Amino acid sequence: MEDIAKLTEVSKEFRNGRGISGVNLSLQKGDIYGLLGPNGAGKTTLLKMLTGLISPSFGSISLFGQDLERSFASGMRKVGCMIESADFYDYVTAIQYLKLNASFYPNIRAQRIDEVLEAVGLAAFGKEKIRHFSTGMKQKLAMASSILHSPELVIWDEPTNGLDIEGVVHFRALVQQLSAEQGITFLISSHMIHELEQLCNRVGILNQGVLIREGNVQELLTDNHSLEQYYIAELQKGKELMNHGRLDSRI
Ligand SMILES: Nc1ncnc2c1ncn2[C@@H]1O[C@H](COP(=O)(O)OP(=O)(O)OP(=O)(O)O)[C@@H](O)[C@H]1O
Repeated sequence: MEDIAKLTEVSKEFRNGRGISGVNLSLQKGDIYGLLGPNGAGKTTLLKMLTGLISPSFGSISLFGQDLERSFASGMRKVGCMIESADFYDYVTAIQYLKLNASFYPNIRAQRIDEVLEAVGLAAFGKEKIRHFSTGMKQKLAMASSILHSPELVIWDEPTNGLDIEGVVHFRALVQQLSAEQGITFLISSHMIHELEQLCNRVGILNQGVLIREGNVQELLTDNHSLEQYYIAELQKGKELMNHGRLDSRI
C-alpha cells in the first residue's frame, strides 16, 4: 500500500533533553490515524517535524514517497495542517482571511471559500470579523483554512479544542465525509479518546517521546472493552517497563 507519510527512526532532542526518540510511523492512503499520549509526550513535536516546522535531530521523514527536506514545497502543497493554536488577523473577516490564504495556492476557485465555511459550520459567519469569533469558531476557521486547497493529507493537532458538543459531532462527520468522498488521509492528535475510538482506523500511543504501541482500532476493540481501557493499560505497562529499565528512557 502507498505510504503517504513515513517516519523512520525519527528523534528530536531539545536542549533540555526532552523531545521524541526513535519513532517509526507510517500512514497509508485513507488512514484516519489517531495519535494519543499524555501531556508532554511529544505529539506536537512529531507533527511539527512532519510538516517541516522543526527538523529532526536524527532519522528521516518522507511525504508521498519523497524525502521531506529535499521535496518540501511539492510535498507540503498536498498537506493541510493545523498545529497548536492558529494565529489570525483580528480585523479581517473570515472570508477575507480565507481569501488571503487561498492566494498562496494556485487555482483555488472563489466558490471554494463558501464550500469550506459550509463544511466546518461557519457559513453564516463568513462576513464577520475574526475578533468577534469565539475560541471554537476560530478553531473551525483554522480547520476550514487547512482544507482550502483540497489536501491529500490533513494533520490536525487537538482539533476538537474549544468545540462544543455539536461542533465535535460536526467535526467527526466532516472527517468521515472527507475520508469517504475524497480519500483524504488524516493524522489527528487528541486527548478526546472516545472521539478517536469512533473515528480512527489506527492509533498510536506516544509516551515520554517513545511510540510505545500502535494498532488497528477494530482489532484493539475485540480484545479490550474500550480504547480508553487499552490506553490506560499500555501506559501502565510502559511505567512498569520504565521502572525496570526496559523502555527507552533517554527522553
Ligand atoms: N522548543 C522546545 N524546547 C524545549 N523543549 C520543548 C520544546 N518543544 C517541546 N518541548 C518539550 O518536549 C516535550 C514534548 O512536547 P510536545 O508539545 O510535543 O508534547 P504534546 O504531547 O503535544 O503535549 P500536550 O498533550 O500537552 O500538548 C515536552 O516535554 C516539552 O516540554
